[in-house]
Amino acid sequence: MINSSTLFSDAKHVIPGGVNSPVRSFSGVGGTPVFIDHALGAHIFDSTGKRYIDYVGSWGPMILGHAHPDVIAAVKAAVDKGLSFGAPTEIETLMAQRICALLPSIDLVRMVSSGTEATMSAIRLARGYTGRDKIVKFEGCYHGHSDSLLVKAGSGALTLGVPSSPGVTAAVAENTITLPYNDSAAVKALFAEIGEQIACIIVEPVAGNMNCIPPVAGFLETLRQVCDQYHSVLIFDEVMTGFRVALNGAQGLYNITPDLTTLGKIIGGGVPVGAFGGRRDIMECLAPLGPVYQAGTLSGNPVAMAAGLKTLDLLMQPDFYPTLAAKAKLLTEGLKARAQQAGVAFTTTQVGGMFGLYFNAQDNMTCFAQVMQSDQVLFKRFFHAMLEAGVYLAPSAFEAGFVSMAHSDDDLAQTLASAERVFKSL
Ligand SMILES: Cc1ncc(COP(=O)(O)O)c(C=O)c1O
Ligand SMILES: N[C@H](C=O)CCC(=O)O
Repeated sequence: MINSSTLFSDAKHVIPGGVNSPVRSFSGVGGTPVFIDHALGAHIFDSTGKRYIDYVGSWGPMILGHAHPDVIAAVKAAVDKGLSFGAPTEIETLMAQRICALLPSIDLVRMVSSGTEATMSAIRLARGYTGRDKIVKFEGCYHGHSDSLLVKAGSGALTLGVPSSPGVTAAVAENTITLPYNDSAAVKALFAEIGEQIACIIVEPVAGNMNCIPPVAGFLETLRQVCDQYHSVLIFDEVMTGFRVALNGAQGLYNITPDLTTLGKIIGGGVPVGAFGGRRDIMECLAPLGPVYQAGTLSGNPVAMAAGLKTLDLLMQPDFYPTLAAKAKLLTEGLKARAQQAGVAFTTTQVGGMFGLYFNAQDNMTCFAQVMQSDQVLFKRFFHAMLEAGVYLAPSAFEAGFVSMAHSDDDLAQTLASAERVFKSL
């Protein structure tokens, strides 16, 4: 049995920072990342066999819980037929049909291999379609790590204190305009000034990469209205929220129709995947129909399609989303009540199966500036004490948490009992 410290030290000799994605490194909380050996249902197990109740869920995809037997069986059946063909397969059409049926804003959809590819391609498409260069994103939103989107970004970029990364040229960054999230007045003012130059707005319709910030009433409506008025493309980045906050995504939950949608995470069931899709006239600008180029050796990979399609089958069961949301609500309200009893300034947010935790006296979290005022030192102490107690939360104050359908009443009760002790000890 090799412990995480030894595994981390070995990893650091051959992998930058010992990890293949920065937020895993525990830089945001200090200490040694937990190395995972295997997972089942709501639980992950480290290399020494210690069990944790998992609220990261591989950063969102594991909505059914880990190693769901039906998903594993679908993957095994796909693997038996071969891993990749670089030629069309029927299951890609089945996946596209399913996505189009569940998200009516999508007429045509293209599969890719990550959320980063999905957003990067959607931006290129919006620029090609409109013939304009400028794009608008929001402070603290993260859309993957392509150059034009790594400006005032959230997630690991924020955790490491480099929201605008070196290596992104000034020329690229210049065309990315960043506004405060949930600030409709700022959006209207910008469009009144230069709306005709703006190719698109890209937004996380629930921001999940600066912790978890729901949209305030009217914000998404304003985005739709200015895009209509100035013929800009409205892109909902639903890589995280798609099939997470509701069966028809944040667009269904808030009843706003975007022009393009990006997806990832859940539609791969834990296997690398991404997708972007939307209005037919825009999507028809893509190669081979149109001039905007986009491609991928492993795009539409049959193993990813099998895992994703089976996951989508299972989350279409009646009462799936109300049950998932009830679990997340029980958790967040329970945490809040226990913090209050212990006299700790703490609040939570929750939309469907995703949630946010803040050591902050304000009760209504709506923007990046508020998130930054939260007590990060207290968060780190809470994180480590919960980890010690066998509860695995996101190792950063700037990431949303996720519950899965596999989280049982017992898991939630154990989590709250641990939190009660930890809040009292802070
Ligand atoms: C909203 C959002 N968009 C895009 C991405 C990028 O996806 P990926 O990590 O699969 O490249 C992520 C997560 O990383 C995300 O949360
Ligand atoms: N917040 C990111 C995705 O949603 C976390 C995943 C990563 O960057 O490793």
